[in-house]
Amino acid sequence: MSALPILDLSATADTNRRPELLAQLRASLFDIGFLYISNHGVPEPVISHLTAFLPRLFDLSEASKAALSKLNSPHFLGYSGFAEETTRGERDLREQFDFATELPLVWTGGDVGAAKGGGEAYSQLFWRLRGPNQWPEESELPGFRAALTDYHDALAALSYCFVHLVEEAFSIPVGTFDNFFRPAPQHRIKLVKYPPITPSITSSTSLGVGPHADTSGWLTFLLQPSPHNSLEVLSPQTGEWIPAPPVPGTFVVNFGHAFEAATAGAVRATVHRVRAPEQPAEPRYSVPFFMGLPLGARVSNVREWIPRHVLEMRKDREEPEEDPRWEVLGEAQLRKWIRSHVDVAKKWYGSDAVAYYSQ
Ligand SMILES: O=C(O)CCC(=O)C(=O)O
Ligand SMILES: [Fe+2]
Repeated sequence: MSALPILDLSATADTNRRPELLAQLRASLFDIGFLYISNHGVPEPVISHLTAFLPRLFDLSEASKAALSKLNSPHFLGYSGFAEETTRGERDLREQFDFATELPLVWTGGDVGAAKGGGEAYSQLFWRLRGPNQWPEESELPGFRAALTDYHDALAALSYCFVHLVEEAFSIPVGTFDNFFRPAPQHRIKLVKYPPITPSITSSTSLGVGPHADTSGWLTFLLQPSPHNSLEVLSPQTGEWIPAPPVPGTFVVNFGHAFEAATAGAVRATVHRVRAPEQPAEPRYSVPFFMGLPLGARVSNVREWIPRHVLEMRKDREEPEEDPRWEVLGEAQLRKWIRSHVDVAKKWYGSDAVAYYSQ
């Protein structure tokens, strides 16, 4: 495969074209695990209102950005400066703001490994991931919060519709997974800037973000508003990097680790990376939306709802290795955040938690 499939979602409303769309979706799910969707129904102004803010958001003063630092947030929400985040131990050449569904703190206390014993609702440490955003001052960026909230709501709605389509492609009743998303999980949105690499950036990589599979959610919906051909997807079949260039009017969709684990590897969490732009290019901006997960759910429970014929799709593949410590979805999420932002983790979760989740 040299190009990723583009699924035209307008076919969902057309009984003649719908079966072909579902066949295309099945092929994309079980083959590459990465696809584009067009005619997705998110209104263009919802997208352009948000993207128009991106340069101004990143041009906020250093003091304003520092006031929003992730270091203030046990929920790993807020700003992280250039190359402060790591992927597999390498610094990523990007700067970013993390936002999430606006939800209050629910965590009621707990300790490392508390999830193993079950415990009362919301006492496990991973519930501390859920909590409120850090918003820029409205006077500094008037309208930004409303634009991001509209975008969040539209993408959340799209993600639920898309999961219904996946259920149809799996031939299971539409709405099967709805139970797992009640009460509504916290979805996450990253606003990312990849500045062009200058000679003053001395780094062992030239990657905006290193090779990784997504661990932040159930599914990812990526908006590429800049023209750069920077995103690449590792073909599971050939081991080659397939370009995933921006295609106007589309989102790129891919699947997180939890989805791969729940389908026992039938749908892959495909590895991808982003090349940093080279001078004299303009900065690249991107906006991944990570559809949230019910933090208390267990992979094995979700798997009970996946039909045998889907699980059997994996038969010619190596099953992903599963560590029982990360079987609770919230534990796997906490591990991901602790590993990518060790400084935030040490401050809020302490060295023992960092040691436990870094293994
Ligand atoms: O910026 C992009 O195009 C992709 C970013 C990404 O893969 C991620 O944040 O997980
Ligand atoms: Fe990613």
